[in-house]
Amino acid sequence: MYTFITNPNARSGLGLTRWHQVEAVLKEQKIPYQVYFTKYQNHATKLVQELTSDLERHTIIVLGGDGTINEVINGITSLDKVTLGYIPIGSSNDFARGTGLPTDPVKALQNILTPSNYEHLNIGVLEYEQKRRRFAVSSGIGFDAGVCHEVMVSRLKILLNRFRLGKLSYAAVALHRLFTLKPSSMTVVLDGQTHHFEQVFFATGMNLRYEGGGFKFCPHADYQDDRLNIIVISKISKWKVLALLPTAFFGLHTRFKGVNLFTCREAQFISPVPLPVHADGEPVFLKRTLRLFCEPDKLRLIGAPTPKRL
Ligand SMILES: Nc1ncnc2c1ncn2[C@@H]1O[C@H](COP(=O)(O)OP(=O)(O)OP(=O)(O)O)[C@@H](O)[C@H]1O
Repeated sequence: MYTFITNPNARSGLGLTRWHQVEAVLKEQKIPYQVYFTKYQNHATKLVQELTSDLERHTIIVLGGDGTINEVINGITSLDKVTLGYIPIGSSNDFARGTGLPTDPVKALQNILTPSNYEHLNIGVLEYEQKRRRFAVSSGIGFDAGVCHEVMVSRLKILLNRFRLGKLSYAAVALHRLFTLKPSSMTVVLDGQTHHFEQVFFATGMNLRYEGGGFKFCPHADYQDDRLNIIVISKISKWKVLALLPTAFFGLHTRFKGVNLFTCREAQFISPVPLPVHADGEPVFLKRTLRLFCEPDKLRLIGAPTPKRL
């Protein structure tokens, strides 16, 4: 039995339209399923907590954006008891892009119903002030998180989503924030080794390669290697950041001075001032200190027919 967690409101209502398409196929093929529609923020987490608290095996299919994926993985009681399928609807699509899953809903559904490949996906953990939150794509502090915070409260994404241009909202907000930002110093501890950086724009731990709607910030991130890939952008002029951002869509930003890349099992970001934090693009308010690492258990993902992991 498939359990669908559907965000009808993903991409300004496209979620519900896509669900009707998916449901028609399920009914036609007489596939047993149940569906839960999310009604408010963090509802997906609550639904999945209730569903998986029996510690039985479940196949959960998410129909929504990266935010819904994040809420769902945060509700899973035991990661190794769940098989996850994904039908992307959102505007960012970094989870689908990073795992190579089909972005077309009908193709994504076919891939789920006739799976040819399962992958074991690392799940990241963000720890702050004795609280924990899981992430599938990335979690970071500074400029990138500030963009997520502002996109969330701005009406721009809703407006642009109507024209299927939701991705542009990140670019527009990023531009605005870039010129109001005051980069500060940061201490980054990676597997016990301390690095000090001046004028940091952001520091991010990535499980997948892309974030922010297609920025390939860590081109070598591998979601099965039990490690996080870290990017720290520091000591670089704002104009250079502006030039660098478009190149990041192709992973070519790594050639710029001031782009620092690492791989580690555990990272700590320590900032002298509170900065915005995000987990999979979902705001986690302002924090000074974060610890990032991977869950010991992996999540079984109904993967792309031809995985794009390496
Ligand atoms: N019925 C609902 N009405 C309004 N918001 C909802 C509803 N259900 C879930 N949400 C919230 O919508 C937010 C965004 O959802 P989701 O990620 O699925 O879509 P998106 O924002 O269009 O895509 P992306 O995150 O890829 O940009 C989540 O934070 C979730 O809490």
